[in-house]
Amino acid sequence: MKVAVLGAAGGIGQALALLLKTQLPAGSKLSLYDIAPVTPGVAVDLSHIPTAVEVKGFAGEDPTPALEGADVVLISAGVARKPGMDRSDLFNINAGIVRNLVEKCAATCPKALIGIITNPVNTTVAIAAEVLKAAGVYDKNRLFGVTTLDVIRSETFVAEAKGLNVADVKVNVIGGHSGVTILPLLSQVEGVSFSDEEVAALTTRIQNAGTEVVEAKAGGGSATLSMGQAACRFGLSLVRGLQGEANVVECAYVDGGSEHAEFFAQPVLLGKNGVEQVLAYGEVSEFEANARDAMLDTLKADITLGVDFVK
Ligand SMILES: NC(=O)C1=CN([C@@H]2O[C@H](COP(=O)(O)OP(=O)(O)OC[C@H]3O[C@@H](n4cnc5c(N)ncnc54)[C@H](O)[C@@H]3O)[C@@H](O)[C@H]2O)C=CC1
Ligand SMILES: O=C([O-])CC(=O)C(=O)O
Repeated sequence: MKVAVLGAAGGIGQALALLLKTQLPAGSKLSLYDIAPVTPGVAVDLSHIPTAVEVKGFAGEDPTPALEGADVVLISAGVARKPGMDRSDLFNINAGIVRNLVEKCAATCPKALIGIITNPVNTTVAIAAEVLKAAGVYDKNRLFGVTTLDVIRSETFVAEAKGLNVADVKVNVIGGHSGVTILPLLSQVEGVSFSDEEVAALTTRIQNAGTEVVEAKAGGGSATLSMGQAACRFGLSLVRGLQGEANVVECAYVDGGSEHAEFFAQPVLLGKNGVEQVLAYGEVSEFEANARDAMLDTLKADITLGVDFVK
């Protein structure tokens, strides 16, 4: 199994690469690419960790050597937010970066599962889909927006608020990955009940958690370590699905035939071809149904922006 990380010298990329080096199955290959010249050095550094995962690093303008034979490609290349910015403010720079990198994926590893981390995810995934369509290699089951950070944040905050063991808390998060499009389904969390005030406060905190980190880092970037962990969890789940493991389920932002929008985050069953099945997200409360319906104009506009960028 070969996993490529694009943007591997960055804050997320380095954390993710470290976690993958220590957690990918024995015999896996880890391929690191970034425009930053330090990238081969990041790979040499990681290669001294005694695990049976082979690491190679590539820098420069062309990601092709890093992508050859890749089964999974995780993309975190691009710029991150500073205080006062919205994720959509990253569009001008990151849209072109994602387009160019996905063009290379289409040419070099068209069957790879591609996970997009680069923001604004609601839009960059639509860009990736259009690029793959234009290249004639689009398979909706192989493209994912990585929204796992919203899931792990929700699980952490719920466990904290209710004094639970976080390992026992499971939260599905649906919609997209910015502001009101992030919708944790707190009504479905087993074994706890929330007051209306608690639901409103927790939902707002989860929706603003990225901003919480951006402000705390005070100009030094956005979430990198928690995102590294989230992307590692998601990447390992993709690998487990590819290897034929049963019952591997993650929430992800996919082109899954949702009645709500062309791309929508919800639980998906992963398998040998990426998405095996898009799962129903189940019953929601009135608060959640209203929040879901209220987000759709924003989500659809984010998607259209991406489609129009490529067309
Ligand atoms: N999906 C999610 O939940 C999250 C997404 N993000 C997003 O992830 C992205 C990366 O964030 P960080 O790692 O903190 O940023 P960073 O600035 O630390 O790293 C980005 C890396 O991308 C590289 N890069 C830029 N252009 C490139 C290109 N054309 N090809 C290859 N590499 C290129 C840079 O050299 C840098 O090493 C941002 O867009 C950020 O908003 C961040 C947190 C959560
Ligand atoms: O907020 C940001 O810019 C980074 C991000 O997507 C997150 O932390 O959820």
